[in-house]
Amino acid sequence: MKAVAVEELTKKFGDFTAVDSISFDINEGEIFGLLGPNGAGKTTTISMLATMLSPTSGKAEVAGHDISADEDGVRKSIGIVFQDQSLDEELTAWENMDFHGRLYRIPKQIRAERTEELLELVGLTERKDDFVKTYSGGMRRRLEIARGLLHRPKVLFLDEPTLGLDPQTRNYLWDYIDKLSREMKITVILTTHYMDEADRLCGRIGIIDKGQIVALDTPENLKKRLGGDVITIKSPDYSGKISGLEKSWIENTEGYNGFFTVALHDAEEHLSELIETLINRKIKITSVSVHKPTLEDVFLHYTGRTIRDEEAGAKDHMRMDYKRRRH
Ligand SMILES: Nc1ncnc2c1ncn2[C@@H]1O[C@H](COP(=O)(O)OP(=O)(O)OP(=O)(O)O)[C@@H](O)[C@H]1O
Repeated sequence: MKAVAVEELTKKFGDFTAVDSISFDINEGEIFGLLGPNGAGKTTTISMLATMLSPTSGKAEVAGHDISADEDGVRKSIGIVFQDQSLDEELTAWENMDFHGRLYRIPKQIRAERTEELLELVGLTERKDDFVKTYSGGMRRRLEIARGLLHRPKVLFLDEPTLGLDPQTRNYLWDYIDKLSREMKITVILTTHYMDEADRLCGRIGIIDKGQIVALDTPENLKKRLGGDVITIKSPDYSGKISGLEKSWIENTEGYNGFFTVALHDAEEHLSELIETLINRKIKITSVSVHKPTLEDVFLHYTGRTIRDEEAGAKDHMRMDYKRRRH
């Protein structure tokens, strides 16, 4: 059985199609990432899978339960960590867990055992009797994840799990997510707009753009598909296509604000010819770098856009506020 099976799932808001007939499967125990720019349809997709939004058409099963015909079955099988900050600040971590366990009618003894085990898993045992209001952002997120696992879900949904956290805390959180997927054999489906997060954590990634899945594979295969090397050229003159770059050895070129990239098989062999061509076209070159394709290059290739982490970082607070208000 697949942990998640999605078939032509569609969500329209009025005339606007936010999710456009997407189909994909997720295997049991997999960490699957939905990667996409703002507004691509990531949150809408997982909201439908978590039965928080009903689809306009298409179907999906989560842990063998139909999201439209068996909402209860789905809800019992999933854990959800969305950006809604639903912890009670005036309670301790332990009390937050206990309260959640009661909602799911988990017997007292089992509740206590699992709370102990999960707080240990996310590294909060020592702080379990402190009020949540004294916790840092990363600790809160870890507690939310522990809480989402209390009723032993088969599938865990994480909506931008490290949004707004500093790099070190994000690294810690990745370790925890990795560990719980291995130790608890849980299927994780997460959304992110961080390339490094998707690359580091996910077994497979679906790149979603304008409501459609434009590529789906392992991070390694996605990168391999782009060819051997990528040359990135920074140029203040660059705008749009550059003529004269229609060479047989160039596999693909992409451009964005002041940069363009050239994907090719052997950068060493062709670099000087490329530079010469640009100089002949009187294009100013500020810097040149040669590297193996990154997920950033893959993303640019499929969406025509780039997400630089610093840009994303600057937008995080706005986006978090927006998301909190929405959910
Ligand atoms: N309730 C709603 N009513 C109308 N439009 C909506 C609603 N929810 C989402 N949308 C629109 O659907 C599109 C997809 O939104 P969604 O939140 O799924 O994107 P996302 O990929 O999660 O983006 P982000 O990373 O910015 O959260 C956006 O254009 C958004 O404005």
